[in-house]
Amino acid sequence: MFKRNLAKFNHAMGFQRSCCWQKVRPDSDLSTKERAPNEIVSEDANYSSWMVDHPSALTSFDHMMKDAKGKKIVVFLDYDGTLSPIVNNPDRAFMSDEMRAAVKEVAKYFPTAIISGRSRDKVKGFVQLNNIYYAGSHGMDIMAPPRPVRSSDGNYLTVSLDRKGNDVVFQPAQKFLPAIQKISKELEEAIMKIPGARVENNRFCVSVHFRQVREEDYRTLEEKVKSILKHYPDFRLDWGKKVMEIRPSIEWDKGNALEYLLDTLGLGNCTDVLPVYIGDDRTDEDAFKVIQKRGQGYPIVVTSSPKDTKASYSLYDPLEVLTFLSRLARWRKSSSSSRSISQVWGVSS
Ligand SMILES: O=P(O)(O)OC[C@H]1O[C@H](O[C@H]2O[C@H](CO)[C@@H](O)[C@H](O)[C@H]2O)[C@H](O)[C@@H](O)[C@@H]1O
Repeated sequence: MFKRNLAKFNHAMGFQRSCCWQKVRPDSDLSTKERAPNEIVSEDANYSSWMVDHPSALTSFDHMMKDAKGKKIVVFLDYDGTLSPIVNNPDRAFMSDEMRAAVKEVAKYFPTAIISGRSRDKVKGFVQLNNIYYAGSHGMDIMAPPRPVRSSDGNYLTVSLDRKGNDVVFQPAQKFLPAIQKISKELEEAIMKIPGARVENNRFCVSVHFRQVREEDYRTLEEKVKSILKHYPDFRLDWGKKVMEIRPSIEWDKGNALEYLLDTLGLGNCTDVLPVYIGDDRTDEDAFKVIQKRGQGYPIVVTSSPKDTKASYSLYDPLEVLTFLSRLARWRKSSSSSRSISQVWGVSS
C-alpha cells in the first residue's frame, strides 16, 4: 500500500527519472487470465522507468497544450476504468458527479465522444450527457453527426437517421445481431451454475465476466465459452479486464470508430486535428494505433502499472483523468475567451 501511494505520489509529481524507489512491483490486480494472451505486461518493470517513455499527461500538460495551440482538439474517452473505477458489479460502474461535470465542461469546448465496449444505451445511461457522441459495442454502434461517409472501396456506408432525424446511427455489424442474441442466450444457460460468472449483452458483442469467479472455476468457464463459440466461426474471443469478450470477426474496432467520428465531424482529412484519446483497456490500443499512424494527437493510457502500449502519455487512474479533463476545459476556456464549441469549430454540440 505504501509503495502504491508512493508510486502515485511520484507519478502525480512527475518524478519520472529521479525516483527514489526502484524495485516496485506493479500494484495491478491483473492476474494472468485477466490479460489478453498477446498482451505483454512486465511484472518486474518499474513504473518510474516505464514513465520515461509514457510520461504523465498531467506533468506534460503545458507542453502538450503548447503544441495544440491553434489546432482542433477532439476528445475521445473510454468508459470503464477511465471515467469510472473498475468495480465488481458491472451494473454499478457509476461515474462520479465530478467526472460528469468535467466531461460536460470539456464537451462545451471540444467535440467529445465516448467509445465503449458497453452497449450504446447502457453507456449513455451511465454518462447521462447530451452534448457528446456515443459509440457502443467497441465502436460497432455509433451515433454521429449526419454526414455521409465513404468506405475505403468508395461505397457509402449504411447509416440511418435517428428518431429526431438529427444524428445518424452507424452499425457495421448489423447482420450479426440474431447470432449475437443466440450466443448470449446460450452463454447465460451454460454459465448459470458457475458462481460469480455473469453474461452482459452489449448489443453487438457479449461480455462474460469472471471478476467474481473462484480461481478453480475459471478453467470450466473458459471451456464452456469456447465450446459454444466453436459453433460460431464468424465470432472471435478476446480478453479484457477479468472479462471475456465475444464479438463478430469484422475489421472494425475502436480505431475505426475514432476515424469514422472524425470523418463525420468533417475533420478526417484536416492536418491540424489533434485527437486526444484516453483509455485503459486492450481494445483502446486500436485507437492509440490510429492516432500514432496519423502522426498527430495524444493517445493517453490509464494505468497504475507498466504495460505494453502504443500510448504516448499516461494517467494513473480515473481520478487523474478527472484532473486532466478539468485542466483541458480550463485551458480552452481561458484561451478562447469562453467561446463555445460551435463558435470554436462550427460544429453543433
Ligand atoms: O470499453 P470499456 O468502456 O472500457 O468497456 C470494457 C468492458 O468494461 C466493463 O467491464 C469492466 O468494468 C467492470 C465494471 O468496473 C468490471 O466489473 C469488469 O471486470 C471489467 O472488465 C463492461 O462491463 C464490459 O461489458 C466491457 O466490455
